[in-house]
Amino acid sequence: MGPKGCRIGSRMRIVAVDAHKGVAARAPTRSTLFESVGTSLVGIPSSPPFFPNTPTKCVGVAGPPPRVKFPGTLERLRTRLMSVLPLPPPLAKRIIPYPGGGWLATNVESCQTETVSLKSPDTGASVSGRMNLTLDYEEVPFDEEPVAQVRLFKASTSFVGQKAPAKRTASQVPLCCTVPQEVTVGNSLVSNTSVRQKNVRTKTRNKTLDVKERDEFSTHWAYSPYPCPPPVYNSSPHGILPLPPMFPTQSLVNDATTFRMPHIESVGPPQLKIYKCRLPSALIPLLQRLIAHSEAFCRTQPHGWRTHLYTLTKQDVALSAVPGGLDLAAPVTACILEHIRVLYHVPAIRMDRNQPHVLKYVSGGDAACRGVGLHYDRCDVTANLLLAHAFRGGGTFFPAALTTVHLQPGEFLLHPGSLIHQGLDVTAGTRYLMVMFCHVGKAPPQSNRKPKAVQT
Ligand SMILES: O=C(O)CCC(=O)C(=O)O
Ligand SMILES: [Fe+2]
Repeated sequence: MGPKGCRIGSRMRIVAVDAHKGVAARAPTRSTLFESVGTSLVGIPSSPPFFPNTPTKCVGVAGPPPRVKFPGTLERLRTRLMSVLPLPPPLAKRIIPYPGGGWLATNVESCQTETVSLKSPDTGASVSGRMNLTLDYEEVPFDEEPVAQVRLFKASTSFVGQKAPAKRTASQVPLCCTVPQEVTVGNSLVSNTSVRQKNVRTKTRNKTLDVKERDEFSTHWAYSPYPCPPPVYNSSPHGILPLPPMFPTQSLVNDATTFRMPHIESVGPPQLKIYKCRLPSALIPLLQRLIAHSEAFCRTQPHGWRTHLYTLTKQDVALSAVPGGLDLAAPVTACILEHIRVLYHVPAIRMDRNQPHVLKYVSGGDAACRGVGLHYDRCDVTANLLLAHAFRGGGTFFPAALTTVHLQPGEFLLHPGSLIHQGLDVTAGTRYLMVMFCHVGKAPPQSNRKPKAVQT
């Protein structure tokens, strides 16, 4: 298979990787981080204006033909995807059963490996070599698409190495397939299918492409990097998320710094994934207006800032309740979401209900209005944006990092929601934060997930 990279329509890109060079022949103009081959299966769409020049990163070894396709059932596709997704070491070493017979992936060393052994449980025959998984997908803005962020058009494997048996036996399971139902694949890949007709021609910007190229299925996917089920809802709060073994944090930070973001600082040990970032200066004037709108709205409320939105913090208001609040915050929100997508390496991120909300701490009075005790947030990633600096004290303390993060207006803090933290007391003045509880790659729970206090 020759290398190619082309674009279909306004939002879709097909990326194929060359076996020998391991790079895309033509770097797409818009940014997509794309990795395959047992490292990570993730595309990071990145939209202007924040990240206009992000290079495409393609990692993979497709190898020369023969390209072995495995058309078959969804379950088989699922198994195949799992075999190349980053798996925790014990799982990676295990033979993964292949429902209905067929090949087993037996040697997925780690998320870095590109070498797999395939073994037929029926015949005992095995082959080993390098496998590549190619995904063609479309980025779907989350506003338009209630469930999925990435529409997957094609998944195919190519296999290089010891020659695969020439004759297809019953145990050689085809993989290219239609995906007939909603599924969860490995790390919370969720699909929502719309099967495309073969041979239908689709319009592209400059030319017409045969849909045959897309293969037989078209699926909406959402991707979560966390092991399934997501740890945030079922783990005791150890303070550290089991981090997805994807890109090295530092290089991401460097990339981000170089290409797109005004300022990013990794706080504490990088594996904690705490980041201090800064909004583009053009957005800073919005912050005072957010405060003014929130204050004006709360003045009209019988209990003022006491909206009972959350149990731990006492003075907060959902921007959705503030007239014009969401619209006002929209560019800020978009920028923060984009940072999260890049820094946590997730293609899709959603806010929980009632997000963003504005949080107000005041000195004096009720302790619950001055700060918030040790707790974790029941979301995947939390963002705290400081709206103004007219206070003393405050800051967000992370025991795992032994650090308190202090922000300037326009700076925002990102951290895994499950990381234990504390909002230190304000000792003078008023501290306003805009807070976003975010979920990765899936629809947020319909309930309002409230931060959970921990024993001290
Ligand atoms: O006050 C802070 O710095 C943190 C706020 C917080 O953790 C929260 O609202 O969940
Ligand atoms: Fe929190």
